[in-house]
Amino acid sequence: MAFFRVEKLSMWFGGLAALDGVGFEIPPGSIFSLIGPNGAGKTTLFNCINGIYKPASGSIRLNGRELTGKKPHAIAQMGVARTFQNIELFSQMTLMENLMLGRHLFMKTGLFRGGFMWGRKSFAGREEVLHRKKAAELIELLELQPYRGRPVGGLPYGIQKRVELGRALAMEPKLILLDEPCAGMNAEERRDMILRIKTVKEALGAAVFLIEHDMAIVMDISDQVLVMNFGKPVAQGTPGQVQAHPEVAAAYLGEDDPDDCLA
Ligand SMILES: Nc1ncnc2c1ncn2[C@@H]1O[C@H](COP(=O)(O)OP(=O)(O)OP(=O)(O)O)[C@@H](O)[C@H]1O
Repeated sequence: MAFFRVEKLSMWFGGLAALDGVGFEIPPGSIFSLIGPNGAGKTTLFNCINGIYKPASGSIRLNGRELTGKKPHAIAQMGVARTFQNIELFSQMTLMENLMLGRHLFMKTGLFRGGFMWGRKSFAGREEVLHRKKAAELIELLELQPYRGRPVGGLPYGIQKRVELGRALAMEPKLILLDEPCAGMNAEERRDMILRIKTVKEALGAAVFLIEHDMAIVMDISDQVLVMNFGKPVAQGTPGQVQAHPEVAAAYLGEDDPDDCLA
């Protein structure tokens, strides 16, 4: 059974096929990148995977379990987390509180309330202590200790993106969807984010599915790359294979020489 398999996925907006028979597999614990020009269908594919859109046809399976037709919350509980292009954090809340929001999928009692209302020795209190411990482990893994008690709204952009990654990881995903995690970052922040993405794979064993426009990043960190154009897969393979694919440069950047475009 494949870890993650998409088969014959199609999605229409009026007469436009945003996804047209898309199929691929992501191996467990790998970094899999999706590239393609504007309008290729990348975001639509992510939206179908995490249940924001319901595809017209096709299937999306994680460890054999069908995701299509399920609500985003149910899909998150099944092990698929996501970060967005724009930062979607609660800016007035601290780093720890934002990570605890990621843990709420696992909580039997209400968020925060249990521990405050019934004391740390109650079931709810013990549960909160456990979740705080898990969140603290992530803070350490992502080297966010200096920012732990600070409202995230005042933190530098690169750190906020790291917090967002942490909140998605707090859901203990098997697969994490990262939508342009390096967008708007300076060179140092990009290097840092690449390091963190590698950590997700190596330390946590989660598979990473990445949309990224920066080819240097894609070629550096990906185990496999899928190229899409006009809602269809154009090529798939290792970074080297994709770079050498005759159709890729023309389809992706409208140029003839792949070496010029994807180096
Ligand atoms: N909600 C929508 N309603 C109508 N058309 C849409 C909608 N969302 C996307 N589309 C269209 O579907 C196609 C695929 O769009 P999508 O946003 O998935 O592409 P993309 O590869 O993510 O592009 P970008 O790199 O610009 O984010 C485009 O032609 C787009 O205009």
